[in-house]
Amino acid sequence: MAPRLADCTAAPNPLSEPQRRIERIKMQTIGVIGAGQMGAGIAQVSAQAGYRVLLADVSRERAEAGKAGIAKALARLVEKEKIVEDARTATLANIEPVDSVAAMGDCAIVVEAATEREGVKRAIFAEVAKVLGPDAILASNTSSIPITRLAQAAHDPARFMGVHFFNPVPVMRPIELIRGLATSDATVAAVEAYAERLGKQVVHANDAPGFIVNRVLMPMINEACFALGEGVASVRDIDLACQLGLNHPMGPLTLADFIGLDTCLEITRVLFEGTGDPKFRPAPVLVKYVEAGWFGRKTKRGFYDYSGAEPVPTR
Ligand SMILES: NC(=O)c1ccc[n+]([C@@H]2O[C@H](COP(=O)([O-])OP(=O)(O)OC[C@H]3O[C@@H](n4cnc5c(N)ncnc54)[C@H](O)[C@@H]3O)[C@@H](O)[C@H]2O)c1
Repeated sequence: MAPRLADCTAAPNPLSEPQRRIERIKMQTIGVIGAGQMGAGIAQVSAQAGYRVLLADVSRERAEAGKAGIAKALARLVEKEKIVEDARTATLANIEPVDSVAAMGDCAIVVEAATEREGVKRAIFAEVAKVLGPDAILASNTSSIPITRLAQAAHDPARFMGVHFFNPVPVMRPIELIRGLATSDATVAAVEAYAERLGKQVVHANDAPGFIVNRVLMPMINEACFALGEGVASVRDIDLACQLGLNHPMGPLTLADFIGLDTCLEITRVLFEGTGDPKFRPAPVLVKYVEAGWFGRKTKRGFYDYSGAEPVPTR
């Protein structure tokens, strides 16, 4: 028998606080800060999962450019018959570029995916803290900055954690969840529910420099940079040898260009400073390329030149 209205209103809420938070997040809006390669990917998969997404960057124009990139990526998926046109339209309709984080007052979760610099992230957290609601969660996509330390700049350390997506976000399945010392169980449960709704495979990592994947990956990329700088081999030969010899989908220098050399350098510095272990010291070649503004694919030049139809090794 269907319950009467009076029964429904009088019944105590059977959901626990973490469950209530999960239920609210199922319905609500996600904020994404940073519309670069990661932020755009996070916005795309969130919108594809049915969330309304507010997308912010340093300006409305940058946020719009992020959405334009998502539109192109979705058009390619339609061409390849991976999604239908209606899904593309619905996904794009879910994404709203905004002028600034000040628009994120209604968000259940805000994912920060801005440049990998602690000062940048801290300034963003201070801004977004002014508008976040009492239940809102702030999650950082940082590749390496300690979560407990970042939490000190957040609106509430209990409602702050690391949510580390992989590049390209729509393709890569894992997601590392990192809790800080003060992160609450309810926050972890809610972010897990969000990640699972995106179809991601959750892994949990402790708050140690580089977490899991970058702790293992960055020393390999950094070593490839040392090998290049010491004249062991050319860009092409280092990549080809590692790709074929290690049975990886691409060589370490190609991967570094794809991730962004600026991001690789920041992560390596965090590993070096966080552990104090000289094995993580950044390779001079990596430092020089970043100083030159050669960040890889995103600047059309890194270990390869991307200005033509095919990438060309630069040394
Ligand atoms: N590239 C990767 O493979 C990868 C993988 C996992 C995690 N990450 C992490 O994701 C984050 C973003 O990396 P990315 O590769 O997308 O970098 P990116 O350079 O492509 O994008 C960064 C974006 O942040 C924006 N930004 C800078 N300052 C801002 C501010 N104050 N407010 C709002 N937006 C701001 C920039 O304009 C840019 O659009 C970093 O923390 C990085 O470590 C990167």
